[in-house]
Amino acid sequence: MSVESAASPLRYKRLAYVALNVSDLARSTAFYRDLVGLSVSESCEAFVALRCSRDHHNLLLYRGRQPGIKRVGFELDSVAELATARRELEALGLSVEALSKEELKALRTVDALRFRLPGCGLCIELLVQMMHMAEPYRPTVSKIERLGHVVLNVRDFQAAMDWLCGKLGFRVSDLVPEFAAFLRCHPNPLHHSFAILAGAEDHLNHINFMVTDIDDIGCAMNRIKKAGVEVVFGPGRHQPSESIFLYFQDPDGMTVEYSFGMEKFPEFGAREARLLEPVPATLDSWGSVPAPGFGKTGRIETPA
Ligand SMILES: CC(C)C(=O)/C=C/C(C(=O)O)=C(/O)C(=O)O
Ligand SMILES: [Fe+2]
Repeated sequence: MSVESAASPLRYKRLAYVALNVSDLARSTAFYRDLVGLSVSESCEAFVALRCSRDHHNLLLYRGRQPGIKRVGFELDSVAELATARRELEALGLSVEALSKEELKALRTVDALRFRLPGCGLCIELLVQMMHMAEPYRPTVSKIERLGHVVLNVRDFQAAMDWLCGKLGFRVSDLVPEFAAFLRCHPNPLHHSFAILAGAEDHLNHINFMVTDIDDIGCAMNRIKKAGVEVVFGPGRHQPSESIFLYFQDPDGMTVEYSFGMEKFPEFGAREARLLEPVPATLDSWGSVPAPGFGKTGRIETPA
């Protein structure tokens, strides 16, 4: 089982946003605003934009018949990097979609392109410069530091690894052989901004928000339970990134994680990826057990 990543001209700044399809826009907006702690930047005909930073959006909610993930957006450093990325993706044989002027304007983004990850079909947007909002994000119920990561279950784990790490410039930070790969969007230092888990079907596993304080995890547990929302895993400590975590379900049953702490990697001279033992203690060294609903709900939107 290889943990090598190929050198790639694709260089990522960070995970910028995730777009979800939700069955009831008002209900999910209230959930992500009042219980998770994001603030609403804009509500328009097409979507509700929420943020946990100076960005116009870190989460977009779209009305959709089937709840799930619509796309994920990674920011690149510059228009020149985006042009390089476009050439590289086309050379890899991927179909690259340009966004219309209208959509770029609606998304408050200077430029972007989209392609689909072969296999599971996830729409990945590469974008340059999202509008920086005048007012800082003001934490409410939780001190959210950033949108942390997105995790998918994929049917063909090895094919997804070959694309992400062999062609698209992601680096393996840790690997649980044939089960989980924690991937950083190099040269971003975070242990993982994206991860894949082997599964019987392709689907969203969870989205993550990183918090600044361990108290945010403890307070969230009580707040979430009081609101009648199911905690589906944790609190606990993940061995891969060393984070303390809590997972719960959104109104459509999609899994959301708060986590505190994460290992960071330098661009050069980073440690090698570890092969982690596939046992429950790797996932939680405190010994909690995922509930049946953990990471089960969330269709990956693909073209009709
Ligand atoms: C429950 C999953 C498989 C797990 O082990 C998660 C580990 C981490 C981590 O080390 O931070 C995650 O955040 C995760 O992918 O949920
Ligand atoms: Fe996670």
